[in-house]
Amino acid sequence: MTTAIAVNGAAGRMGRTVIETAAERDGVEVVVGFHATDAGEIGGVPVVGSGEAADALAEYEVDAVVDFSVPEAALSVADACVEAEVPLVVGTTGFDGDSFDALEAASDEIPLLKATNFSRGIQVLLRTVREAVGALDGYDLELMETHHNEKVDAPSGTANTILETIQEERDVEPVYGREGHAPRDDDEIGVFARRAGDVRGEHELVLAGNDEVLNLSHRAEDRGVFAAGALDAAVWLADRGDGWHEFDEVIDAE
Ligand SMILES: NC(=O)C1=CN([C@@H]2O[C@H](COP(=O)(O)OP(=O)(O)OC[C@H]3O[C@@H](n4cnc5c(N)ncnc54)[C@H](OP(=O)(O)O)[C@@H]3O)[C@@H](O)[C@H]2O)C=CC1
Ligand SMILES: O=C(O)C1=N[C@H](C(=O)O)C[C@H](O)C1
Repeated sequence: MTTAIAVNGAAGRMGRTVIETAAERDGVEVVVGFHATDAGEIGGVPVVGSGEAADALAEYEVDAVVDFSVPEAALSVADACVEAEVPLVVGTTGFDGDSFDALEAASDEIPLLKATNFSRGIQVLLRTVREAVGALDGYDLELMETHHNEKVDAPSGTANTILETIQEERDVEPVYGREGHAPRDDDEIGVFARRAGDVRGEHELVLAGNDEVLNLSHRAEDRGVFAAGALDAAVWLADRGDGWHEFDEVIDAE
């Protein structure tokens, strides 16, 4: 059986990568893309304006939407998915509290899966972070991420997810881009975002005691790794019930 996919943000870096990745694998077909304006065709896929999304979801008999865009556009396609009753996979990062709440509300009416990082390595990293922070009580924690020079949100969504994972284990206060003249507090975690070149995505957590240092790091080398994970999530989500889902569930189901 083939899962029919629509891509929101089709003309972007990730949107194009999803279209390329899907074309190379069995079981999925990108049947339509959405962009802020009508973008003609990308990789043989028709790309229509996002205002036409709800109609296009019905016309192309879409089984699931994959979104890599901007928060405003993700919310707009979520409305279209609710209208057309189509599951939605969200990879977009940079949501503020209100826009996140609006996205969460959509999951009352459709199956919705959101992940700040669709690489499998990062999912393992998150589990390892939880274990390491729990085991190394009192170690200083510092979090770094590096991304390409076009990225607009900082810190990255993944860095925020790592931070939230740490905060479930320990009461730490983030200090973003530390500066000034004072030693660090025991309960602070430095968080640093670097933007340079076309770095696909690097994340590192340092856990330092006085006599040892543990570095937990991950580097994505190709955007295809995110696209593959998002497509796996879309295939899985197409058969799920309404509600909020996590990428972990997709991996655990394998
Ligand atoms: N979860 C994960 O694994 C990953 C998440 N991401 C996240 O995905 C998002 C996109 O990243 P990336 O592809 O690099 O960014 P890009 O800027 O390359 O792509 C975003 C695209 O969305 C388009 N867009 C803007 N408004 C709309 C709209 N109303 N409807 C449809 N499309 C619209 C933009 O168009 P225009 O340029 O014309 O404004 C652009 O083409 C970011 O939030 C990023 O952090 C990225 C990689 C992995
Ligand atoms: O914008 C990107 O490129 C990426 N964004 C995601 C994030 O903000 O964490 C995931 C990945 O690191 C690439």
